[in-house]
Amino acid sequence: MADIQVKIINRSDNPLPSYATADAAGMDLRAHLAAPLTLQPLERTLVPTGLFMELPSGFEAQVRPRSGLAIKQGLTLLNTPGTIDADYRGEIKIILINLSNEPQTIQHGDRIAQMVIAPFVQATLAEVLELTDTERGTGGFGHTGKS
Ligand SMILES: O=c1ccn([C@H]2C[C@H](O)[C@@H](COP(=O)(O)OP(=O)(O)OP(=O)(O)O)O2)c(=O)[nH]1
Ligand SMILES: [Mg+2]
Repeated sequence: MADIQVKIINRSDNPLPSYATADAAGMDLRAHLAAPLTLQPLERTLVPTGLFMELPSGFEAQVRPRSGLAIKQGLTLLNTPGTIDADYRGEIKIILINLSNEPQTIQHGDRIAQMVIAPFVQATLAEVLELTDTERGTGGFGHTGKS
């Protein structure tokens, strides 16, 4: 795909997001903070990243938690995967929540989430009175059992 156009606030202090390893699926996003931010247990907040993007039509960005933060600090994204629309021109922000039972602090520049770029289709819907039969039918929510 073509390069994605991005704008970054305070570029000298805020590196371009990047993939941490050769085949990483997501590029890490950093907190863009004037001061450290402490989240109390179960507190949620909107964390700025300083990043603005212009995704090509037909692509979305998904913002997802980082597993290290989740297991070590109980920090995750409340709306994971967050959806960044191709027509969004605002700042990408991360809805962080502290699911641990202690206060958790993040600093400016901490990598707080990762962003996966993915293609999608916009479907059209055709309304009908009956759907076709299948072996599963209306069974769901564990109806095939555990093992
Ligand atoms: O974690 C997120 C989720 C969304 N957004 C931005 C980009 C996205 O394109 C826009 C709207 O997101 P979404 O559609 O999930 O929110 P909504 O509650 O449906 O708001 P809207 O009515 O603006 O679509 O907000 C973020 O910056 N971070
Ligand atoms: Mg929406």
